Amino acid sequence: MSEVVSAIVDVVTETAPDVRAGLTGRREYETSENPSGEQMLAADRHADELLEDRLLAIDGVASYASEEREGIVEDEESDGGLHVACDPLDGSSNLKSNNVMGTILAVYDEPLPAPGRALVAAGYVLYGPITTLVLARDDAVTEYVIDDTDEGVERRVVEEDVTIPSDPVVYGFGGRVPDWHADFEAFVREIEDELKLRYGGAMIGDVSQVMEYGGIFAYPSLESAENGKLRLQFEGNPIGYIVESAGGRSSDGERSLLDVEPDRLHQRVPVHVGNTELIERLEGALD
Ligand SMILES: O=P(O)(O)OC[C@H]1O[C@](O)(COP(=O)(O)O)[C@@H](O)[C@@H]1O
Ligand SMILES: [Mg+2]
Ligand SMILES: [Mg+2]
Repeated sequence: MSEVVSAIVDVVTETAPDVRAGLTGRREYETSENPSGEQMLAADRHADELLEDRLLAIDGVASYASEEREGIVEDEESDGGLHVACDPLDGSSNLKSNNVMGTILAVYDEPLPAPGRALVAAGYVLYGPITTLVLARDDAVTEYVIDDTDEGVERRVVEEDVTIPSDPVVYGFGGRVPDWHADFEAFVREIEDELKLRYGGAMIGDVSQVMEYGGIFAYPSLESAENGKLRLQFEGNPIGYIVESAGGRSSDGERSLLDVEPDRLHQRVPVHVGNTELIERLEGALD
């Protein structure tokens, strides 16, 4: 199994420069919506198609699912194997303003929808000033730089055993303030006094700030949307797995995101991740 995970990580690494190169010229919205009812960019579809083709070609990958397609694509020839879920472009609305975006990878050893406890690896590619990959596997998190060189795509370790710094510095919370529940808003007012605001509109960019500096990111339950905005299979579970592997905590408000029972592929979940002490405080502050 670990060889299949390695093959999946290699494919995501090799695909990252193609996703990045494909962003130029794909900034326009398409007429169709994704299964969550959101407008898709041509760039979302392009990244999704690249990943689907290449990941399903791996021996030992039984199925592919993504935020951008209704159903699960199964490999007819496979008899068992791993199940890959992707958010091909997280934060794709940042493409218009040329801000950070990412690709999120989740590798499950159960058919989807699956709980986060069924993850065997998760990671994200960050298309920032440089392209990086943060990968959680076997309880450890590694950060790599991905370089597209004349000799091919190279993945270089920049930090082994990534852990969230214990002294938190930053916070970022999604959703409009009038849409927050009163208990969450009261918690935010305390946090504002202690930490610096960092919110960029791409979860993966905002979580990367928390991984680097320590702190808390949330896209909480809203008055208008009880489960917030982010999706459990493609966003909540992999981010929870990565942050917990880096020594932090994740929560839906009551329990680890990894303990949330899934009921459907595109279900949403309130997401709170960061330093353990901050997430425990948040859970205590929510009614
Ligand atoms: O525009 P808002 O409400 O701040 O939402 C931002 C959130 O939506 C997302 O962009 C949703 O992800 P997608 O771009 O993959 O749909 C998150 O990355 C981000 O945290
Ligand atoms: Mg996303
Ligand atoms: Mg997306």
